[in-house]
Amino acid sequence: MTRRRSHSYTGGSSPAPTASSSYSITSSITTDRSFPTPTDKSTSSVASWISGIFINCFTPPDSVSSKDFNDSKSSSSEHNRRSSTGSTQRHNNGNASETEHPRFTFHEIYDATKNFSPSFRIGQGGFGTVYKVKLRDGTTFAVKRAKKSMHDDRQGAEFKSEIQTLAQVTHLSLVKYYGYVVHDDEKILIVEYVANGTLRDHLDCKEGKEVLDMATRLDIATDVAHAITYLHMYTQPPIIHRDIKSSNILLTENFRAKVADFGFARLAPDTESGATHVSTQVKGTAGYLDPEYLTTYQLTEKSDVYSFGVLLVEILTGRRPIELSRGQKERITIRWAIKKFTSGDTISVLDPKLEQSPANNLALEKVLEMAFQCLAPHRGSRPSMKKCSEILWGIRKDYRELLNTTSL
Ligand SMILES: Nc1ncnc2c1ncn2[C@@H]1O[C@H](COP(=O)(O)OP(=O)(O)OP(=O)(O)O)[C@@H](O)[C@H]1O
Repeated sequence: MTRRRSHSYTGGSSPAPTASSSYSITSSITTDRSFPTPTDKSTSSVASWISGIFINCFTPPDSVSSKDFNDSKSSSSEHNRRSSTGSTQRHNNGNASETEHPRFTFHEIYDATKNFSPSFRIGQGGFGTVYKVKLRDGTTFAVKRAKKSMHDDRQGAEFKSEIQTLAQVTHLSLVKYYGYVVHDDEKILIVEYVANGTLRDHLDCKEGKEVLDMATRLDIATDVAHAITYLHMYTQPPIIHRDIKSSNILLTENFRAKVADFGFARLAPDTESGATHVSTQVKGTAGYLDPEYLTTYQLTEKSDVYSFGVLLVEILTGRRPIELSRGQKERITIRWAIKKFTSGDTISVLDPKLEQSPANNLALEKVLEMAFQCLAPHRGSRPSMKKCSEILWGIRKDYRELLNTTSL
């Protein structure tokens, strides 16, 4: 059965400027003025260049699993901050000042999870294990405990990146940061608990989850677009998430989306000083990676736009970006979807869990059209996230109007 709900959506929260951060980019920033100026393609011109995308589309090697990419960032500064064995650093949200009254202590978290008992475990990722923690005052949080790895550098770098990013962002559609604790060799991050699982779980109808109807999928896509727009345009300096994917989108009980996992986030290039990209080693997840970033190591906000395009295709089709169990022609979902779209058979890519109705078909066509713009092989041809948000907003409006008309 498809889950339906009343449409009480009031739009994304107004992006608010945040305090500027003092940390700097460690990788080189270079200028590339020869690159074409980004232009937002009109929807009418999409068909003419879509076949080009198809040809140039990134095909990740089948053997590549998620997050097997190294980053040059060292965790030394994280280690340096740790004073001595047995010491604890506790930080609250926002300014993360050590002098503020600490809200979290290691022992409090240790007690609340009964020594990190599996019964409190809610997830496992590349960074470590996630626990649901209810403190004595009744408040509930998600606690991310970093793996104690032989190669601690990656965890240290991810931990530091996540803290630095989370501490400076506030948006309804981003997971809220509450603080962190470093205790001996433990690194713990405390963030908002988001109760309803990941978008991927819902697309899979995991553990009896109901099918997300098209209206909810459009709301989720719009929430995510707002969150990324905020990161790109309303934080100072701007932030590139670098790991937009369905398992990093958490859903609330009201099916509002929150973007999580800032372990790979980086500061965007300082365009005011003429920089057009940050040069950095590639990080991200196979299937969502911008092919231009993959080949040039040049990172810009448009890499998030590309991943968002992959996410949109995933939301519409229900398929994962790479489906190894399928035949060769259907293995890379965006390739398959683009081919169907260009051959005039768009309807066949709609998630079979959704009914084919005039409103669903319209939404499919329009969102797919935009997704393919996001998936342009060259970043200069991709729309900005702000443009994506605006287009999605319009599609949702048309969808609802059509739904109301056809259900009369
Ligand atoms: N704030 C949260 N609230 C509720 N559940 C969460 C929260 N954060 C993470 N989870 C759960 O824990 C799982 C692992 O999350 P985590 O962010 O650690 O993944 P990750 O390390 O980024 O994984 P990957 O390396 O595959 O990207 C998620 O899939 C989700 O089910």
